[in-house]
Amino acid sequence: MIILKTLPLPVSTTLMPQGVQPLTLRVERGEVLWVTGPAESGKTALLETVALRRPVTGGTLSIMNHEAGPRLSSGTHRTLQQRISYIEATPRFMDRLNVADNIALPLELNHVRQADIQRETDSIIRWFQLEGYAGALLDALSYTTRLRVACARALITQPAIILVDEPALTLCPALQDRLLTTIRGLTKNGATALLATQSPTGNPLLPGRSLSLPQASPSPPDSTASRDSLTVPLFLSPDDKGLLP
Ligand SMILES: Nc1ncnc2c1ncn2[C@@H]1O[C@H](COP(=O)(O)OP(=O)(O)OP(=O)(O)O)[C@@H](O)[C@H]1O
Repeated sequence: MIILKTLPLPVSTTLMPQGVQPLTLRVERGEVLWVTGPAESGKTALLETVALRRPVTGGTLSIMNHEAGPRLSSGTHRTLQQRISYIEATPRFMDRLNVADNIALPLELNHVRQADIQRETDSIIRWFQLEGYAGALLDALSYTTRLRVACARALITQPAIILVDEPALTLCPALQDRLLTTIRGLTKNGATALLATQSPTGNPLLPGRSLSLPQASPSPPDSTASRDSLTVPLFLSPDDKGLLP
């Protein structure tokens, strides 16, 4: 369902001196893939690529049997994007619409019947405990509540591919449980989920395969970069120096 062949993904040069990792990967329908790795290892870049938000600059990417390269027509691009939901680290919304209308928007754009939109929106608002915010504007909400709205909006369409970046998985335990439970139900019906986290263990609520980034072997440790060679910031007191790695 998602197939990458030697697709170049950016990675920090502190992890791989060449600054790019060629990734080959196949994720089937109904599969859960935990994408793990340290900061700057390319987790978000992978999610954004599968979300079709980054150009494919080499190798190949196939999503639901469509080659997602430069020859992908805008019509197919739009159709694929309607089947892919991405819960990004900093979700964007239509600021002039309230919470309920933002959540309902993907169904509106898919021309779903009004009665069905109303029913599905009410149901997912209750599931993510957003009843008290339905009429609120997004810029009046906290970051965690905005993430809950983003989760509701992403899942209301029952997408075929669900991509989740780290904050929605770590900020709030109640949100995490409801999110993972919903994704587990969708994957049982054939959806594919990719979830990015720095934690190497995934989450027992949503068992799945792990992909550890970066993919090629990291650069050998620099023997000169020892604890003793770190320059201690002037604001640290002698007691604070125990905090240094
Ligand atoms: N378009 C781009 N062109 C070049 N380098 C990029 C591009 N996008 C990201 N990078 C670099 O690729 C590396 C990986 O970034 P990415 O955001 O994917 O990391 P991450 O694993 O999600 O990190 P974190 O856990 O900190 O969110 C970073 O060093 C980043 O600066």
